[in-house]
Amino acid sequence: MVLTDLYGRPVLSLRIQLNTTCNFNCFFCHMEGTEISGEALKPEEIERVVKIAHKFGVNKIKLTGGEPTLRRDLIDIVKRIRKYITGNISMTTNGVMLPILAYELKKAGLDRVNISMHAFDEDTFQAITGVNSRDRIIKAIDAANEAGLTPVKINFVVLRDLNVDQIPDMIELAAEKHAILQLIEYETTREGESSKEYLKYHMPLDSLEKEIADKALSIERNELHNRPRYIIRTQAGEVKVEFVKPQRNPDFCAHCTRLRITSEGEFKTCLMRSDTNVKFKGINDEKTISELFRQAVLRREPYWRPGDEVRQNEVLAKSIIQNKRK
Ligand SMILES: Nc1nc2c(ncn2[C@@H]2O[C@H](COP(=O)(O)OP(=O)(O)OP(=O)(O)O)[C@@H](O)[C@H]2O)c(=O)[nH]1
Ligand SMILES: C[S@@+](CC[C@H](N)C(=O)[O-])C[C@H]1O[C@@H](n2cnc3c(N)ncnc32)[C@H](O)[C@@H]1O
Ligand code: SF4
Ligand code: SF4
Repeated sequence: MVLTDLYGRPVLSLRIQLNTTCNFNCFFCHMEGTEISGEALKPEEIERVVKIAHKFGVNKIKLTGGEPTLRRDLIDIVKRIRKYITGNISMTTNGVMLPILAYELKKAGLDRVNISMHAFDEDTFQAITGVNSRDRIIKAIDAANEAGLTPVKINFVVLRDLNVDQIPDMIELAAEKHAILQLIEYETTREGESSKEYLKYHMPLDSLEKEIADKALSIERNELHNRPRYIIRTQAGEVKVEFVKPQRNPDFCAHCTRLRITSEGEFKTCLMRSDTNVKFKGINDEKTISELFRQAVLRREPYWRPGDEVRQNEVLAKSIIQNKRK
């Protein structure tokens, strides 16, 4: 039985944060809307909550972090999840460990990966992530393809004056590697829309989307968030370019079918807020966790709603005041 929230949105998938540690230092990182936390959920705790979610109709899992591949027990976690989930299990990763892990992950039951690569050239890659690993990420894409973790999605957060000029190269790269390129709008972190980096690097993706749409052979939709995916022709063949435009976008939130789990063991109802989290860490009884799962679903609200301009401005004003106080 699928659970639906008070806004008519079914909960179909779980986005599980496996840790809050990382070997990169991307300056824009939202860390899935969480604080750096201590002890992460154990494999058996993850298995239990997936089993319960599956009873409520969840059949799709996204693994994230921090950097999920830094968990030494990652393979065990994937195997445990696969016991219940017959649908898609995917992982979002910075890719550094994939050349070593790709085959084992596939064997354990992982279906596909999203690999983050926010620059085509090494210097920009390093300026964004703090790490000199651009070539390693190309190897990661190859390793994922060879292992069958497909279709690979390449995640590219678009940053004004920093990497936007590299999008044509990224489109060609995605075509060569038979990957889907995701162009992602810079989302706010805890500091809100007035953070120094956000003000400097955020750019709306509408004009970029129009440019791509004008060239598109056809368009399809990712059901999740109703995101448009344009099929365009390149020198290397056809490629899909998906746009992720979450900021101030009621349509995106209206199609949000994910419940999140923090590495600390809470149900998190929305990327952008923590005040509605429901903690289940430390509880072993499946009946009680099931009840907490229901409560979390009922607490879900679309963050951006149609006709919500007044609230949107309040959110912006609040984040500016908070920032001025710092
Ligand atoms: N606001 C918001 N942003 C999200 C949500 N889910 C993913 N994102 C953002 O979308 C971008 C891509 O996320 P990924 O982890 O690659 O996963 P995905 O593309 O959402 O999922 P798949 O299409 O199933 O692979 C990241 O920048 C996320 O922060 C969400 O529910 N709300
Ligand atoms: C938080 S990361 C965790 C997984 C992994 N470490 C990685 O980078 O792929 C998940 C995704 O969110 C993206 N992301 C992080 N901060 C973001 C922000 N402020 N706006 C938009 N996307 C962001 C990352 O680029 C990555 O694709
Ligand atoms: S690799 Fe992922 S978790 Fe690590 S800093 Fe970058 S976005 Fe954040
Ligand atoms: S409600 Fe909107 S902002 Fe919150 S997680 Fe869903 S899509 Fe993201």
